[in-house]
Amino acid sequence: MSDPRAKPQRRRPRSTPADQARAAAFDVLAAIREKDAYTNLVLPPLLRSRGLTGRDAAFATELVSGTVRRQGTYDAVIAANLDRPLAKVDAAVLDALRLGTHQLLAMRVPSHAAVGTSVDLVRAKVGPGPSGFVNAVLRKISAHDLSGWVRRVAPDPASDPVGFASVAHSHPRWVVSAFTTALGDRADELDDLLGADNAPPKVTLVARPGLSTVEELVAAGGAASSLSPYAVTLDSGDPGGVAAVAEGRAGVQDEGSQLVAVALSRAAVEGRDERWLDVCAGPGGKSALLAALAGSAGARLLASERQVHRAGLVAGATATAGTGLLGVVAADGTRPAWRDGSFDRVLVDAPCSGLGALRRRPESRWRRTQADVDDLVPLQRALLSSALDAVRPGGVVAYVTCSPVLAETSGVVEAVLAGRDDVHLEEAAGLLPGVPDCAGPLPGTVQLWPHRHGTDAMFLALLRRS
Ligand SMILES: C[S@@+](CC[C@H](N)C(=O)[O-])C[C@H]1O[C@@H](n2cnc3c(N)ncnc32)[C@H](O)[C@@H]1O
Repeated sequence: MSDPRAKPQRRRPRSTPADQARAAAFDVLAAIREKDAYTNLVLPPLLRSRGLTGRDAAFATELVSGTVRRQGTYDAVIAANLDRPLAKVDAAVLDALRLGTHQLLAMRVPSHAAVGTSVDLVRAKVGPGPSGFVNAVLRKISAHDLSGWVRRVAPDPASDPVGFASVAHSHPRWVVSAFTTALGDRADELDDLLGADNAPPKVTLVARPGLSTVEELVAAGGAASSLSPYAVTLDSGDPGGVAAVAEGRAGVQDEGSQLVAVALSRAAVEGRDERWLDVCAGPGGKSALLAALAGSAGARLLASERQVHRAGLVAGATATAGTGLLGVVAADGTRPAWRDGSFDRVLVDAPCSGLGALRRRPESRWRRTQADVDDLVPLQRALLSSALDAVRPGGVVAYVTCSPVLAETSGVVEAVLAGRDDVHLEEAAGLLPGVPDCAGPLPGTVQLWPHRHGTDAMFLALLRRS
């Protein structure tokens, strides 16, 4: 029996699945911030370990991904409602404010629920101290919708178009400037490009030739895509549930990544065409497709990667490749372990800023800096030069980046071409006849775009050694 004289206890409501989803989202944001983690790597195992499935998993996923994507806009909104600089707000409290702001401005969570659950979250995760502060800030933010806040906090688009786009579309200023330059005479597409970066992409599968077919993947619930002959998109569902993916006969791969590999395989090569090389192979998506294409063409691919553990991932990704795979090695592509002129086709999928894949890696935009690009360019040039040495006269090298930033694309290609007289740039766009509007910054090069092609912003230059 309970003691009738005891004070009535205020019973805390039991935590609902939605609260657990919010707690999971908060913990993923902490991992992204503290451990430089990637959402797409941390979130799925965390959801599994907490038993979150279906709608609750989808809610947590949208909370994390949307909050990370929109962080630039939300920070400007939060800053406008503080009595101190944003940098003075405790990082964990700021995460809770960002999550609350996303629920208020971009998800259809009623204001009282978005504010109340954020206060509960911060009380549970940080302590009671900042709960009043979180309550006050979020209640102020609930007074306007997203476009209302953008009008209030973004710079005037007429006097500072880059600043406006940066806040309105949540990209760092330097990225907005670099994308504007990369769009060249199509800079009027900037809003579309930045908008496309903020939309979650469909899952795209690749049917590895000789191992699976588009028809098999369509029968498993996908829809054939029009650009790559091997691409199938999934609207929803777990790709791991598709038998061909589980068996390694198909994989998850952006259509742009498929197209650059396909273009290399289609380039005309006179004479011997038996030895293909992938210089920067980890984690192995393009190697798996190239090995399958090599197998169908009677050639064999050597997949090489500097980092040993990533070479291990390549071995896993190419495990089903069969006769099209010569082997996987761990080697520095700038100090090659092969003789000059050994290969007929070479892919250099260079380490780059990755700013072409912001749809899939939303946190990258907040990590990368102009200094990273400056640091990468010498390595990109060295890898392309070594690849040109590795290919035989008459053979082709595909230089690829998952970035449209000119320093990493045309800048690298021009610099390397300027230093040698045995190489010329070839027409690559013509190798992708079904891909409209893909001309790159140098004649013959290809630049794909999320807003035009629904792919990552992959760049491709095809160079032939004479
Ligand atoms: C853009 S990723 C390649 C992605 C891969 N082609 C795929 O489709 O899965 C670049 C890779 O180059 C590797 N890398 C960096 N420096 C290298 C070097 N000097 N030699 C060879 N690989 C290098 C990185 O470790 C990284 O795995």
